[in-house]
Amino acid sequence: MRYTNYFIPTLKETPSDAEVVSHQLMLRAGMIRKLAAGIYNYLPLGLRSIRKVETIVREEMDRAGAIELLMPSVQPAELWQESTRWEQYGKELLRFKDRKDAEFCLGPTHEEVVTDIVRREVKSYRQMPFNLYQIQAKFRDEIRPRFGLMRGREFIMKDAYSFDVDSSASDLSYDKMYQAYRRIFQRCGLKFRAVEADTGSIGGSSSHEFMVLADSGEDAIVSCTQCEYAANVEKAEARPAPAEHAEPRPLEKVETPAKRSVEEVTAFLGIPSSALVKTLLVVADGTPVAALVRGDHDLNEIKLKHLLGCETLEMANEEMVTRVTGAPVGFAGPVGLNIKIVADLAVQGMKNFVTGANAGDLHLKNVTIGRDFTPTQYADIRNVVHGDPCPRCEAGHLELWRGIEVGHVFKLGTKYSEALRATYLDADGKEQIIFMGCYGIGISRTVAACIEQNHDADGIIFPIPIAPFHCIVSAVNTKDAEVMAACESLYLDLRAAGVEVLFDDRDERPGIKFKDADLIGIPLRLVVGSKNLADGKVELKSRRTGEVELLPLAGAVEKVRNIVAEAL
Ligand SMILES: O=C(C[C@@H]1CCCCN1)Cn1cnc2cc(Cl)c(F)cc2c1=O
Ligand SMILES: [Mg+2]
Repeated sequence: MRYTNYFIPTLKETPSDAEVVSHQLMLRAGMIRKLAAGIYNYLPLGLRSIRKVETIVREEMDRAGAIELLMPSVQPAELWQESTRWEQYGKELLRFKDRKDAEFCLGPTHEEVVTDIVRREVKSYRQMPFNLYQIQAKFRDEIRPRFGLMRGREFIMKDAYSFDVDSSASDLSYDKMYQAYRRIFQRCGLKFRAVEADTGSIGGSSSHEFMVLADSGEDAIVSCTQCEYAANVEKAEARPAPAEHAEPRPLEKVETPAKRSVEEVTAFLGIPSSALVKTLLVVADGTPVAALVRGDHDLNEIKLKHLLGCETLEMANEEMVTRVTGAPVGFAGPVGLNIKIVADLAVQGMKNFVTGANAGDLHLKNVTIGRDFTPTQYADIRNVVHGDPCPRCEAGHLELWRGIEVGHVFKLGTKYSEALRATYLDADGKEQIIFMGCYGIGISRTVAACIEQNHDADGIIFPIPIAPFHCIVSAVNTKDAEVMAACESLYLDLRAAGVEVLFDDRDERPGIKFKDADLIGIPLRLVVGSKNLADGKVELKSRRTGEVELLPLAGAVEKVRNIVAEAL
C-alpha cells in the first residue's frame, strides 16, 4: 500500500480526553476515531490489526473443531424473558421497540439466541458434542465507557458456545477451548496469564480469564512463584494464618477521639495495622452482617457474597451503622454485637487486638476471640496480597500483577438449556438437559491490550502477527529518481514475497516520516537514502529493539521476509 493512496490521519498532539496509552496512541496513529461515547470508527489501520486478531482466532477456533455461524445483533425480548434475564439486567441492556411496538435488545451476548437455535435442532445425543462461534459487534450500555477500545459500549467479540451430553463431556469441550485460547494469545505475540476467575452474573460452575499483563490493567491477578496456580484476586484463595501463642491480656477501653480509620487509630495507638481488626457492616439481601478482617487486609465482597449466598450485597450506610452498633461510623466492633459475624481466616486465633467499642470516640484493646466474642463463622473473605503463601503448593508465594481481561471461558452447566428447555434423548431414549459452555474473546480490546503492553515514548510497537503492516519502506528523498526506483522495486518484491508493506512515498521531510513510522508501530522499517543507495545499501530498523543494520539492497527482501516468516 502506498501511503499517499492510503488513509492514516496521524495526530501530533495527544487528545486530552484519552487517559490510557492505548487510547492515546490509537487516536494519534489514526487507527480509531470516536463516533459517540464508547463507540468508535475502526479506521483502515485499526481495522487491519483487528482483522489480524480475528484471523488468528478463526484459525484456532476452526482447528479446535468449532463451527462459525453469525447470529443477529437484534434480539427479541421474549428469549430474554424466558431466561429471566430481561428483568435481571438494567440500563446496561440497550432495549428498543420496532415499528409494531415489539420489544428488542441490541445483543450484549448470545446465550439465549444460540440456545434457541439448539433447542429447535438438537434431539439426540448423537448430535453432540459441537461448538458454535461467531465474531460480531456486541453492545453493552456501560455507565462510564472510557479508555477507548478497552471499555467501549460497542465492541467486537468472538463468542462461542459448546453443547454436550453431560458435565464431564462439557469439561472436555472447555479444555479444548482453554488450549485454543492459549494458542491464540501466544500467536498474537502477547504476554498473558490464564487465571481462575469468578463466574459473575453469568452463573455456571467455574471459569478462567485470560489476562494480558500490563500495569494499566484494571484487574488484579496473582500467580504462584513455584506452581501453576494463578487467579483473579476476586477469587484467589488465602491460606489460614498460623495461630498466635500470646497470653490474652485483660480487655481495656481506650479513648480514641475522632480516630475512625485504620490509619488514624493505629497511628494514635502506635500499633501496626495487623494488630487491629476492622468490623465492616454489610447488608446481605437487606440483613446487616458484620465482616471482620485484619486491619492490613481488604474485604473481598465477591467471596463474602458467595459465602452468604445472597442476591444483593452492599456496604451498610451511615444510618444502618449507627442503628446496629449504637455508634457513629468508625467505631464498630464485634464485642456485644448481636448480628451475624463472619470473621476472615486471618482473624482466627488472633489475641490482644484492637477493635471499635461500638461507642463514639472509643476503641477496645486486648480483644481476644472466644473470651470477648465468638464469630458466627470463619471464612476466607479477604483479598490475597502480594507475598501471601500459595494455597496450592507448600513452597511458593503469590505475586500480584495487573491484567487486562481479553478472554473469559465459562462452564455454564444447564443454566440456559434448563431455562429454554434445550434437551436431547439419550441412548435409552430418556430426555436429558444439554450441558453448555461459553467462551469469549474481546477482539477489539485485544488490539488495545496489545498496545498497552507494547509501546514506548515514540508510539506503538506492534508484534509482527497483529501489526497492520509487517514493513514500512521510507523513501528519504522522493525527488531522487534512483531512491524512488529502488523503493518501487523493494515494494513490489516484498509484496511478491508475501510481506505486507506500507510504502511511505509522501513528499515529506524524513524526520516526519520516521516519527510517523515509530508512532504507528510497524515492526520493520527499510530506509532508502541516496548516500547508502550509492553503496548499494539500505537501512533496516527494528521498531522493537531500535537496532539498525545496513543491508545490501539485493538481500533486503530475503532478510525482511525471513524475519516476518519467523514471527508468524
Ligand atoms: O457475556 C457474558 C458471559 C459470556 C462471555 C463470553 C461470551 C458469551 N457470554 C457475561 N455477561 C457480561 N455482560 C453482560 C451485559 C449485559 Cl447488558 C447482559 F445483558 C448480559 C451480560 C453477560 O451475560
Ligand atoms: Mg469476563
